[in-house]
Amino acid sequence: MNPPILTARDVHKRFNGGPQSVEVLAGASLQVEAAQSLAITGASGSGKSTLLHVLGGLDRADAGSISVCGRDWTAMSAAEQGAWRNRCVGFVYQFHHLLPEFTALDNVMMPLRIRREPAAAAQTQAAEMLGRVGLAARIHHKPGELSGGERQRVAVARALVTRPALVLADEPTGNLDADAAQVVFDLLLQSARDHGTALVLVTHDHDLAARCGTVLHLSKGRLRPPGDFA
Ligand SMILES: Nc1ncnc2c1ncn2[C@@H]1O[C@H](COP(=O)(O)OP(=O)(O)OP(=O)(O)O)[C@@H](O)[C@H]1O
Repeated sequence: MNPPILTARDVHKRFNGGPQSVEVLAGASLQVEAAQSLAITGASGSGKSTLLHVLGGLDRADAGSISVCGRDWTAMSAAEQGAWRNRCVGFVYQFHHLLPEFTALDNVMMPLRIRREPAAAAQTQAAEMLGRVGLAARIHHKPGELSGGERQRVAVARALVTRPALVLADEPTGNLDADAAQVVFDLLLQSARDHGTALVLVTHDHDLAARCGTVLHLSKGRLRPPGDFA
């Protein structure tokens, strides 16, 4: 059995900011091992993005425990969380969140530079990763000069370039056509297979979800196997 990379137990999260208090997560639990791919499905507004943010330490749970690579987010200071995220976690966002004024190469180098890797080494690794996602001929293009599918592949390269133990992907193919979605999805699954990356991805697409090793459905704040309406 592979070691667990991500363990979440009985996670609760409520938003009190708006006109009504919303309990989004009400005892969500999951475990993902190295090389395992987990798809999370759920209706719009069911809390999928909230769950990914909490799992990645971008937002705090109100209760429950979440450990990534053996460390619990709640036991870390904000600075330690930032360093741990950079070391262990890669994010792919629904709308790529690339920096528009930087080239594809600069965007992919960014997490390596945050790790204080020398510029030349970071550049080599970023260029290699962009080659792997099929963008060797586009490394000096800025996001505005790339297609939607190409931008999302840059975002995947940026998430994978540090070889993170865990990749969290929020609708990584949500704004792509079917062919581009397959390419991006294949890249993520291949990384899980080849490098032992634990992959958690949110998708509305049940065909894509079915290609993951495990599928869980988020409903009423909890994660259940699909079709389990308990
Ligand atoms: N900062 C916030 N303050 C108050 N309520 C919030 C906040 N963020 C999210 N919510 C509410 O929490 C619920 C879950 O939102 P979330 O974005 O996690 O859902 P989702 O399943 O990812 O939705 P979608 O599939 O539409 O992207 C929604 O009802 C939303 O209105």
